Amino acid sequence: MSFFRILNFGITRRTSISNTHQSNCECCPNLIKIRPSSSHDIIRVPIEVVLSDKFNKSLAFTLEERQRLCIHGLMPACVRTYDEQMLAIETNFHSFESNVARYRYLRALRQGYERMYFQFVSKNVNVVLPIIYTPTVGLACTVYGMLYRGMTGIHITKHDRGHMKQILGNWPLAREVRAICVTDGQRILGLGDLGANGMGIAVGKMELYTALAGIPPRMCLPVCLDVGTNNKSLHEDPLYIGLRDERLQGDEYVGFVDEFMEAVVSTFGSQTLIHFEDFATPNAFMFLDRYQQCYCHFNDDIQGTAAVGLAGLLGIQRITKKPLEEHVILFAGAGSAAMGIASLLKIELMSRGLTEADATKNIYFYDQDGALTTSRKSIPELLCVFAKNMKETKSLEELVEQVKPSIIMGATSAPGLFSEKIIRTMAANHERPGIFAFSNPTSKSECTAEQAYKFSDGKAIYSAGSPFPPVEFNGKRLTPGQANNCFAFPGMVLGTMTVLATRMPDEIFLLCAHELAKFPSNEEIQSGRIYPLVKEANKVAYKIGVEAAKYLIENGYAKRTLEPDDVEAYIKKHGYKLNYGRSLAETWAYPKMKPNPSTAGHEKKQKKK
Ligand SMILES: O=C([O-])CC(=O)C(=O)O
Ligand SMILES: [Mg+2]
Repeated sequence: MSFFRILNFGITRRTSISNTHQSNCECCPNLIKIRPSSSHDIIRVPIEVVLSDKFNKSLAFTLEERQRLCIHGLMPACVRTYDEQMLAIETNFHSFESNVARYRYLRALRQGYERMYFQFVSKNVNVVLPIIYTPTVGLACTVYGMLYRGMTGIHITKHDRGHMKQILGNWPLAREVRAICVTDGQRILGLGDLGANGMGIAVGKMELYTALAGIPPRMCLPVCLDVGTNNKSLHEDPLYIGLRDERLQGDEYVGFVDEFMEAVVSTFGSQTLIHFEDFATPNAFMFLDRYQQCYCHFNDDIQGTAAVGLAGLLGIQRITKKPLEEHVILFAGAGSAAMGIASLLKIELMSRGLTEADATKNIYFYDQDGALTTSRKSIPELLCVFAKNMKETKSLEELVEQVKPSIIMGATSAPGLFSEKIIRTMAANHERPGIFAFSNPTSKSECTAEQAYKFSDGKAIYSAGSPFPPVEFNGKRLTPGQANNCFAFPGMVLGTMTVLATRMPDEIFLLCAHELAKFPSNEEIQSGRIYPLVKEANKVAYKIGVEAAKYLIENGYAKRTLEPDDVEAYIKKHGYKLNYGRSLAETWAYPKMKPNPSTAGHEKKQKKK
């Protein structure tokens, strides 16, 4: 079969259509619009391209396009407008009874009709995010093998050592890739080791790059490093999609990730942004440190969550009118999120002139071994400054009574950890206690919105990683904030990619926290909501993107020559266009993709040894 669909369907046949359908024809009123001019020559576009996920407009192809692209007759007569297409998708979406079924429907939509998919997501962020992102994506990852329906990114297994560059080059849009979200699936949300099923998270994160920050999907490549899984039930699951081996460990594992990083740079260029997601905590910190000087990378669970956590704390400062340094803050959990937030908080307090000792004196930690005290045998280096010389306790309730925190931040994946007693004690000690339940998905929250409001008599300033609906309490409608890194990473990557930054310095996460904290109006802050609404996530990403880009330019991290004043215009011009824009016919007339300049003579790799 010929690759090109070169049918003899030019002037002659078109003219005959026009001839048989007169201007008063009632059966196909659209046909009369076809004018016999040279602009209506057929376009020799491979049918695979016309009907590919990137270009397929389905019933939105106009009659003229259908004829010129030789797809006339392959679909019914109706030509749908944008609104009609959205209505059709919305109707389908809401017809499903379960969220996993909605997820499955959206996967199919993305795979068949990419632009329509992003139109729908962007228009319905509020209802769609809980499906393609937390909490449903978590559930979907647990049954990812069953839901699997084709290529969504690159899978690299431990057997691919020595060939990773070649594998990355197999990606059909390899020349376009500018950002990667990579996971090894070891700590998927609060659900633990899901192995190769973790790909669902990388896909979901990158969809927010496009839906919230306007980054074209062709620039985004989700990657799963399949280094095995220690989750025995996956080994036995007949539908599991990954290797049924124990995880690689030690030097072998680190060498594997090193090769991956080198292969990314040599395939896509040195300014490729590499987003680490859902690695187990010690590995997450180890890679963040290991690649610090060599790659443009960040860890979303540490740095993205830190920015969002600090923004929430700044919001509490606005409500309580008490500076953060006077709050007593208790972290429950000592994983990526908690350590990331505490470290950024320390930087924030030290930027206010406090010494490290003063900045950390009111910050407490509690984990599975109890309160973090100086008498503990082995303490991770980052946590040493937070250990307190105090009585040991294994009970969080006892610790809350003892240190009287005004803010508690949970990132434990231990649902229900914030008991009634804890919330009541905090409310008895403070006018407006801050309660953060960061753990995802919803089933892992340390307490629900309803519990926080009920047990605190409506005083709690409550936020959670996953979405909770508003709660009616004593005739008042209380709206929880969503303390999720989706308010940070889309903007951060937008700024970084816009200027082709060489690195992502800590300062931009601080900047991000301050920008995010400005979003809630005074009225919203007074109502107890310290984060914007999810439907505003687009605006948030744009603002953070612009400010981050300016910072990176002004501080010498930008490779692209761009003036700070031109950043907004650049972002607007190059963002992903949700409307169909130029027709495929026009697009096809200018199909030449520029080669990736960075791959032409990419920098010498300088992996830290
Ligand atoms: O994905 C999310 O919703 C937040 C996140 O990074 C995590 O919980 O690991
Ligand atoms: Mg994560």
